[in-house]
Amino acid sequence: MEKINKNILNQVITLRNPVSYKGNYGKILIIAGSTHFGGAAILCSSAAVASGAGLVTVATVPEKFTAINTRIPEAMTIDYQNKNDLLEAIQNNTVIAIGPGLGISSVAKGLVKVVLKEATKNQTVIIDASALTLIAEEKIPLTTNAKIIMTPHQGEWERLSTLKIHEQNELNNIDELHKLNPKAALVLKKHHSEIYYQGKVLQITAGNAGMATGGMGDTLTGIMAGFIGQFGFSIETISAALLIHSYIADKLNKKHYVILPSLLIEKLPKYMASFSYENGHYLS
Ligand SMILES: NC(=O)C1=CN([C@@H]2O[C@H](COP(=O)(O)OP(=O)(O)OC[C@H]3O[C@@H](n4cnc5c(N)ncnc54)[C@H](O)[C@@H]3O)[C@@H](O)[C@H]2O)[C@@H](O)CC1
Ligand SMILES: Nc1ncnc2c1ncn2[C@@H]1O[C@H](COP(=O)(O)OP(=O)(O)O)[C@@H](O)[C@H]1O
Ligand SMILES: [Mg+2]
Repeated sequence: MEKINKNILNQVITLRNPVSYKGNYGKILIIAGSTHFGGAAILCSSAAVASGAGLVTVATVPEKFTAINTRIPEAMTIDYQNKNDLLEAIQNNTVIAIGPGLGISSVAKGLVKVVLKEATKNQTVIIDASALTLIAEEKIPLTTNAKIIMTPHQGEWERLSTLKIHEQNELNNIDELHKLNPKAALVLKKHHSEIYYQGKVLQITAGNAGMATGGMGDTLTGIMAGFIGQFGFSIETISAALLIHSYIADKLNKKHYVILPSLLIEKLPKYMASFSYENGHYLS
């Protein structure tokens, strides 16, 4: 299993072209949150904004609009139960992240199905948390025209793959991913998370137990969306998003026993600047 080197951050995080605007840095739709899980939508969308996404729209329940608008004034909000607004947002965004805090209601199930059906080949769908649980438990076929990134923790991967945690080794994971969707990328979250994509298996060696706190995965999903929106879909971009999350957490862990996801999010622009200056180039 190949280790992901810190150089990937210099490689992927380029300087911004001076002649550019928000439209160059990705339009992200985050379908997240429900009555009891508003925080997941806030963390995921603030991570997308802080990692540089050009425009972020959060599709959620209207009761969470005020909280989201107050915490993240950069993001827009729509009601995911308004079919016209949702379909328009699916069409207008380049990256769609679905699942953090969504819950497993019949409304949530309908949202997962609509996204898989409507997303097109030029879009990326990031599937996390409740959306993964729904796909597993409701046996929703993982078929879509879009590129797919799944980000399960080991419990979610157990539901999806039917592999018990002790059976989740490299060969079994490759086999099960192939059965689910051979074109999808799998980010298996754990201590030293792994990426499976088109026969390649990569692993980070960063990350610490201070990250074992609610909302840390929702944060990764937002970073993943922000990175794919700006730097394009590739295994390198996926690797850089996964690594920067744990890299910042390791820096913070020197002085913080537990890493608050909102603190990690606050640090993203500063660390991204340092890697982009080391890179010194911008994408033309
Ligand atoms: N502030 C918020 O609004 C939060 C909302 N959350 C949302 O809550 C919903 C349920 O997600 P949860 O993940 O909490 O619950 P789940 O029930 O989906 O997963 C937890 C289960 O997986 C098992 N497991 C095995 N390996 C694991 C690993 N490496 N990491 C985590 N669990 C592992 C646990 O033992 C447990 O049985 C999701 O929609 C999620 O996004 C959580 O992210 C927590 C914070
Ligand atoms: N002990 C640990 N070592 C390294 N990384 C960890 C550890 N515990 C948690 N993490 C990381 O924190 C994140 C937790 O994700 P997840 O369980 O989905 O959180 P949530 O759903 O609460 O947001 C993952 O990226 C995981 O790799
Ligand atoms: Mg999670």
